[in-house]
Amino acid sequence: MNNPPNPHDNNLTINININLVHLPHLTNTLPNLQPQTTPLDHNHFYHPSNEFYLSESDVIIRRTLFDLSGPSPSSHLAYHRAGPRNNIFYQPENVRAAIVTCGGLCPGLNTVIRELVVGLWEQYGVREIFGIKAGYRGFYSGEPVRLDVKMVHNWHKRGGTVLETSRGGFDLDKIVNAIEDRGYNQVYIIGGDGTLRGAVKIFNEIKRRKLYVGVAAIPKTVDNDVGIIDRSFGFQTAVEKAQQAISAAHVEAESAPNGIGLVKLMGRSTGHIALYATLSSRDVDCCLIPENDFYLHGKGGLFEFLEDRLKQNGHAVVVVAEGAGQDMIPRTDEQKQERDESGNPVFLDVGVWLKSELKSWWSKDHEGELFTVKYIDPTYMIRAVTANATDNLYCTLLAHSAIHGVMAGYTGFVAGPINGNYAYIPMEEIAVTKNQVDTKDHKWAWVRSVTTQPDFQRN
Ligand SMILES: Nc1ncnc2c1ncn2[C@@H]1O[C@H](COP(=O)(O)OP(=O)(O)O)[C@@H](O)[C@H]1O
Ligand SMILES: O=P(O)(O)OC[C@H]1O[C@](O)(COP(=O)(O)O)[C@@H](O)[C@@H]1O
Ligand SMILES: [Mg+2]
Repeated sequence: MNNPPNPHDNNLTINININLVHLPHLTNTLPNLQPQTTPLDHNHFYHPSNEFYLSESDVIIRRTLFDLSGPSPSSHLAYHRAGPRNNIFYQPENVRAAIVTCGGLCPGLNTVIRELVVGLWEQYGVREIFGIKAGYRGFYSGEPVRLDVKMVHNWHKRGGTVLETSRGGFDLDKIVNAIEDRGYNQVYIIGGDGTLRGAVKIFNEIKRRKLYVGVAAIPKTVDNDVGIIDRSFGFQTAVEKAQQAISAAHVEAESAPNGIGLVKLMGRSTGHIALYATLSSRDVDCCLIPENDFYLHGKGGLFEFLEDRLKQNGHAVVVVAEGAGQDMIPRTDEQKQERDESGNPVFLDVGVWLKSELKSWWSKDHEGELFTVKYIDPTYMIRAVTANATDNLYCTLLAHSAIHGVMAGYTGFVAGPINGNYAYIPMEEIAVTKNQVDTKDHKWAWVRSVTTQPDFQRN
């Protein structure tokens, strides 16, 4: 047991054993590859100082919070820091890079594509850069688009993805055959959890075939459901956009006797958008997320709470994440089996269901009293927008981090921020992690206290 620390002692010592997470490198399968000096040394606009380059010994420790009175953990996970290396494993004139976007839209996709092109072109002098159209299937089912700096110059000002995206169409052999046949030696994959699971398979197959191909992924998910990284790009923009829907719901609710404003926000299996939108809006009376089951009727249920709120304030605003309450919505056996092309379960509209439940509850118990539910579903409006300034900058740093890593010979990794600094995380590790709302932490407690909503724990 450690002795409890003296709170007045500001000179405490802790020992940290580092467990450096292995980052795959091209030389693991191609031991004869020789390093080259980076062209960044000869950049016209800046002269790299010694500190400019990072090396294998620059790391980020994942855990930053400690209880000094507790037992010291035996070791701490650390990841390689993202950034330029002074040795690279490509000759820029021989690089053929491919960029693909997969899965749903997310603000900032075009910025990432743009910055991959601009970074490869301007910093490393790469001239052969190709956009793969319409997601994974585009590798084998169409012609790539040649990209250059002129072409992409204003893409960061556009929502969506100029390369187009799709779900499904993952055929490992066809994809890796296409990578081989077209001579791509760098592959940049932008996508969410499903895409990352596919990217791991591509990376492993490339390794099995001992191909000279670096694979990097840039995590994309408007739901913010990818683990390890601080947050995903576009998430902040989506939360900001969600404010407009919540404000409108509030205005509608306030302007009617017994008015309920109901807003459905994205979040397939995590309620981050709903939670952050609730905390930043303060117009919300109840926030329903997939991580916290809820019920409608009886003591401690949603309707009892809303009844009180309507009595007190005359109106209420409910925000519901799309994945919340799915178990309660009646569905046919066929609907239970429904999947999208990527294998994700297809949800029923919780907002439509809740609106109808609200109406029947009211009409049963409050005959003759006026009541209105205004349901706003801004689903695609919060993701089909241009990234805000913070997300645009974030996308730029992600893209450049990915390029530096691939150029340095790292492969099978994801670039992402950990505790505010950019790191390289093995794809295999990130593909199996999930970022869910922790209903035991302070943020959720804060939602409960600003809304005073029930905890929905039947007791
Ligand atoms: N387990 C998996 N193995 C291989 N590919 C997958 C896997 N899950 C999803 N994919 C592919 O990844 C792409 C995007 O997946 P999807 O779930 O739609 O979006 P996201 O990546 O945003 O989660 C699709 O082309 C899909 O076929
Ligand atoms: O209608 P689509 O395009 O399939 O997208 C809906 C889904 O996409 C998302 O925005 C994000 O999902 P992905 O990150 O898996 O693409 C979810 O919130 C939503 O359920
Ligand atoms: Mg997904």
